[in-house]
Amino acid sequence: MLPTIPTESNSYEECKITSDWLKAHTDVRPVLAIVCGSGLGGLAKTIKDPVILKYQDIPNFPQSTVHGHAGQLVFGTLQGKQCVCMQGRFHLYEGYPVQKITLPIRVFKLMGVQTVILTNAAGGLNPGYRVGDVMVIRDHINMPGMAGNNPLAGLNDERFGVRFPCMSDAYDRKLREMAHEVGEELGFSDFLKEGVYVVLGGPSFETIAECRMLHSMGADAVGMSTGHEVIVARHCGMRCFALSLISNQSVMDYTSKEKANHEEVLETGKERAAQMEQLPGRVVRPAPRVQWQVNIPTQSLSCVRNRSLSRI
Ligand SMILES: O=P(O)(O)O[C@H]1O[C@H](CO)[C@@H](O)[C@H]1O
Ligand code: HPA
Repeated sequence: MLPTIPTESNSYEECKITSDWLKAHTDVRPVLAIVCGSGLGGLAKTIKDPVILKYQDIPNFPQSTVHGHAGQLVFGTLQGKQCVCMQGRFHLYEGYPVQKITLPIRVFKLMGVQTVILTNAAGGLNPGYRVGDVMVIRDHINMPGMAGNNPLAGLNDERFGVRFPCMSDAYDRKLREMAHEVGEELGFSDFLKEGVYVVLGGPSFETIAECRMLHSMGADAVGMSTGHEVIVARHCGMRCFALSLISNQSVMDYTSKEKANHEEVLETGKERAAQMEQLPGRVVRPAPRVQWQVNIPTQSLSCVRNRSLSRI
């Protein structure tokens, strides 16, 4: 007999109930979802014509329990695209099963979302990183997943995706390239990096030995989120782009007096708020209209076409 595996926390039927409820409470039909990290919820202020729905009112939604996570969905438009923004995400250490943490991603899929942008606050493991740097995530190392706590564990529902989804292209290459282009235009090149994010379960911050191990394993920044959401989003075919704000430097040295703390994480978020709020919108903004001009002198023929190239 097959084991009974609890899948109800993010089953197709549960997600459909939530998605139908949301559709009945807003006319916005999002193609873009944004997940805001600790202290980074200010991004929601850049959304036009906001419709706010509190997590406590949404069927099947978990509640935010962490300071710096407001606990509401903001629907509206960003750079002309219909979007939904999670002002507050869920973490393993809050006590939710990993399937529940990632339920909103599947709900967004059922609402029509194609692209997910995620932000987080993270500790800098790469000695070249400074507090306030912004890291475009190239890839992740999912430590809870390696220990069996993967959001796709359990029976697979083919309506979402395949049993064994590929993760070698988890963080969309084009959107990463776009971030560097836009970063250069905005004058962010000095603090814009690209690297590998390692996900831990938390909530305790890492020991010095753990930080050393994580860095030697190839990670540039460490946090307690994002990877689970990206796995679920990729499983159901959404494009992902993610940014880590380096909110503190991980302690790698036994002579250091530094101590990681959540207050510093939130403080760095405030200091880099303006840039963190600008970048996602600019990455998804439709490219400026390009004027193609073709002159064929022999026939004195001029053909001019206007085209708008969409970045997502
Ligand atoms: O990843 P986000 O949600 O930004 O939060 C980060 O900040 C908290 C620690 O200060 C942890 O929850 C860590 O994951
Ligand atoms: N470690 C884990 N998660 C974090 C950190 C950190 O140093 N900073 C912000 N989130």
